[in-house]
Amino acid sequence: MTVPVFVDGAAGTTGLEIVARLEAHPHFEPVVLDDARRKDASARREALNEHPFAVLCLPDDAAREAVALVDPASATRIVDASSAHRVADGWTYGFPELIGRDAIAEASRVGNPGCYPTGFLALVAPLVRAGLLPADWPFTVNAVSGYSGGGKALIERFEEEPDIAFRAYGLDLSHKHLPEMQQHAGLDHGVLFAPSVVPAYRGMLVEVPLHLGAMATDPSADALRDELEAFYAGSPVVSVRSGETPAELLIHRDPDPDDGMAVAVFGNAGGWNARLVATLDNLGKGASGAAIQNLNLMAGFPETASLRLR
Ligand SMILES: NC(=O)C1=CN([C@@H]2O[C@H](COP(=O)(O)OP(=O)(O)OC[C@H]3O[C@@H](n4cnc5c(N)ncnc54)[C@H](OP(=O)(O)O)[C@@H]3O)[C@@H](O)[C@H]2O)C=CC1
Ligand SMILES: CC(=O)N[C@@H](CCC(=O)OP(=O)(O)O)C(=O)O
Repeated sequence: MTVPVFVDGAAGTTGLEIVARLEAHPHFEPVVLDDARRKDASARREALNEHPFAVLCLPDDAAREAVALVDPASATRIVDASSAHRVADGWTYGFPELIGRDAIAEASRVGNPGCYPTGFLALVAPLVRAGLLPADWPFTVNAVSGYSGGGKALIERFEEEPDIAFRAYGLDLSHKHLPEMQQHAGLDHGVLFAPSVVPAYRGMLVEVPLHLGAMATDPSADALRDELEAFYAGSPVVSVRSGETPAELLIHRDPDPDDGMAVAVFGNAGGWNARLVATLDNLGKGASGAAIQNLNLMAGFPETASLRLR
C-alpha cells in the first residue's frame, strides 16, 4: 500500500519534479488536482485535509493561504517548499544534515530550505558550530544559479531573451534568503549576498570566500575540510570533495537532475585565503530532492528512496 502525498502547486517547476519523484517512489504516490480545480480553494482545502502528507510548491502568499486552509485538528503533515515558513515559529527547518534526522522525522510542519541557503549553510553552519569560523564574521556569499531557480516566470524570460548571458540581481541587498542564512548558521550579522543567473536550466554554485588569516580563530583550509568531512561522513546526499584541487568547476547547460550536493574547501599556498564552494541542483537538493528526502524521513522510509543521486 502506498502513502498519498498531496502536491499543491503540482503544475509549477518544483511541483512537477516532486510529482516525478513521487511517481517513481516505492512507498508514496502523488495526489494532484486537475487543471480546472488546482487553484480552487475548496478543492485544495479538501485535499490538504484528507491526506497524511502535503507538499506546498507555491509562491509564498499561496503557501500561507494553504496552511490556513488546513484544519488545526487535521493530521496532515506539511512540507512547504516556499520561503514562507523557513524561520517561522512552530516550523522545523528541513535540512536534516544540520537540524537532525530525528527532528525532521517527528515534525508535522517542515520548511524546506531555499536553494542558495542550502549551499551556504552546508558550508558555513558546521564550521561555525565547531568554532572554526567566528559567528561574528561578516560573511559574503557569491552564487550563480540556473534559470529554473526563478520558476516559470524566469524560465519563460530566459527562453524569450536568449541573448542574456549573465544576470546579476539582488542588488538592493534584501534578498528573501537572508534571514534563513543568518538564523540557521547562527551568525551575529546578516550575510552580504550576491546572487546571479546564467543561461543554464538547472544547477548552481554557491561560494563563500574567506580571509582565514584575518580571523581570530585563524583556521587552516585543511582544518575546515577535515571538519566538513567528519560532519558529512556517512551522508548519502552530501559529499566533500577531497584530493587535488580541480582546475575548474563547471555548470553544464542541460544536466540530468541531481539530488546530491558536493562541498569543497580550496585554500591558497600561504594559508591566508580559502574559497568554500558548494555545487548542487537548485531543483534537486535545492528544492524537490530535499522535499522528498524530508518526506522519507517523516514517513520512516529510507532517506534516499526515489532520490536522483548521481
Ligand atoms: N525553482 C526553484 O529552483 C526553487 C523554488 N522554490 C520555491 O518553490 C515554490 C514554487 O516555485 P516554482 O515551482 O519555482 O514556481 P513556479 O512559478 O514554477 O510554480 C508555482 C506554481 O504555483 C501555482 N500557483 C500559484 N498560486 C496558486 C494558488 N493560489 N493555488 C494553487 N496553485 C497556485 C502556479 O500556477 P500557474 O502555473 O497558473 O502559474 C504554478 O504552477 C516557490 O515558493 C519557490 O520560491 C524553492 C527552492 C528552489
Ligand atoms: C534564480 C532565482 O531567481 N532564484 C530564486 C530562489 C530560488 C529558491 O531557492 O527558491 P525560494 O524562492 O523558495 O527560496 C530567487 O533568487 O528568488
